Amino acid sequence: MPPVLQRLQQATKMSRRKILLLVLGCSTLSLLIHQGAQLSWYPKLFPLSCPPLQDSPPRPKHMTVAFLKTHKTAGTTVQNILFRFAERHNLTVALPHPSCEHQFCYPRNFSAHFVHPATRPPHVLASHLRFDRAELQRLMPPGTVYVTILREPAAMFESLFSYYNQYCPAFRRVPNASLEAFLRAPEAYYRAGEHFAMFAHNTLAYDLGGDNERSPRDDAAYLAGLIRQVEEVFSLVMIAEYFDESLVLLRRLLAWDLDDVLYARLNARAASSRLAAIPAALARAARSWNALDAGLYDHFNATFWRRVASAGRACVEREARELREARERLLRRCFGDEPVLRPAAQIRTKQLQPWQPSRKVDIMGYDLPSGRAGPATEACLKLAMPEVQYSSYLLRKQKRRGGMRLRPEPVLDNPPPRPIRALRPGH
Ligand SMILES: Nc1ncnc2c1ncn2[C@@H]1O[C@H](COP(=O)(O)OS(=O)(=O)O)[C@@H](OP(=O)(O)O)[C@H]1O
Repeated sequence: MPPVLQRLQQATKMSRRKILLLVLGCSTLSLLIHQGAQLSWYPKLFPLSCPPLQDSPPRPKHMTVAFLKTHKTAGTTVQNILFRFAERHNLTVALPHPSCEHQFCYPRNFSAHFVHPATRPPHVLASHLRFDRAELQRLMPPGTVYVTILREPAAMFESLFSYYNQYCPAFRRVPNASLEAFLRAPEAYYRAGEHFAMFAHNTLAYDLGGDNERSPRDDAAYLAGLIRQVEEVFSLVMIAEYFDESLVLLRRLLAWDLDDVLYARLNARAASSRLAAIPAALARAARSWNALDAGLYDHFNATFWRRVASAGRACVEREARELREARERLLRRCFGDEPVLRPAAQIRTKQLQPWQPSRKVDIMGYDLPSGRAGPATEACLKLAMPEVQYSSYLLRKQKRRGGMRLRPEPVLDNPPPRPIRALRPGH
């Protein structure tokens, strides 16, 4: 071939390679830009560590979920995940009628009548209630996935004792609000059937619709029957102590993305309002007094780990680690480089101030950095919004939607906080 033609052929090859490289570069850039947009608030976590089960085609996200929010088990954090998912996917959330407050008239047995008509038919339900299978099935669409969460009974009881100390007569009777004194002789303070007695005895069993006065020591068949009923209805029983692993199982069950279950820890007591550690003797006494709850927890803790094993322990742990990392990134973006939980008195954004059960117990929350506004702030606000404010906000929003009013519901009823000016001396 003449040298001129050879050079021409080489030049054509070169430019083909350049074009190919250019196309490759452009596609990578566009992918990165797309990912960058996704990363703005809910980081997309690719690749997911756990491959889908073999032979199972990709499933669409499951949209109908009933979460039984048991007491003092990290339920508010799960509820917040579900509320945000529902908002992002334009789903209807069942909410209590205002006469029931923000719970479905707990401690009464759940009735579909407690649900505000503007929030029916719902896709998602996540507010406190006492479980009643028939009534929930009357309300929720067929195919609804039922999930709940349990917590180790001694830790849960310590939390209940502190949180409901001023509400539950059995706790109010105890001198010096001493958990130890109560557990030394619970019968001396407890009266079955009185107002809010369920917070002082087998609260998990009560929330699940069971009889909290039964003892597995006298009646082992009762516990076995209750476990069977729970297993018949609930597709997943999460465990508060393994919260991230629980969320991995939840998102796999519902075919959700891992970023659908990012969260901020809600409703936590300040270190000054809790026991740093529960002494072993106290834990034994708490489990013995709440033997039905202890039986439920032990059973479902074991089944939880069997579920983890069948999903692949290593892959669940890897996903849980990815979740923790993404969560830390999100918290830093929302609440500053050092996102700290702070007592309500130090939270200036009204919508983020958690309800305080008494002056003796500090419930912590997050606050937005000063002077923020816009859609990103709204996402952060929802991430840390306590149950009472979020429930009222969603009810207002859904009532307006029912009335076909199109103006979006303002999320902030007070403007974002301004930077605190240095106080003048004497103020
Ligand atoms: N992510 C996560 N992991 C583990 N534990 C968590 C989590 N989020 C909340 N919590 C703890 O759950 C307790 C509050 O539970 P609830 O929100 O269910 O309480 S309530 O019944 O709605 O009042 C409360 O426990 P105590 O602090 O011991 O009271 C919270 O600290």
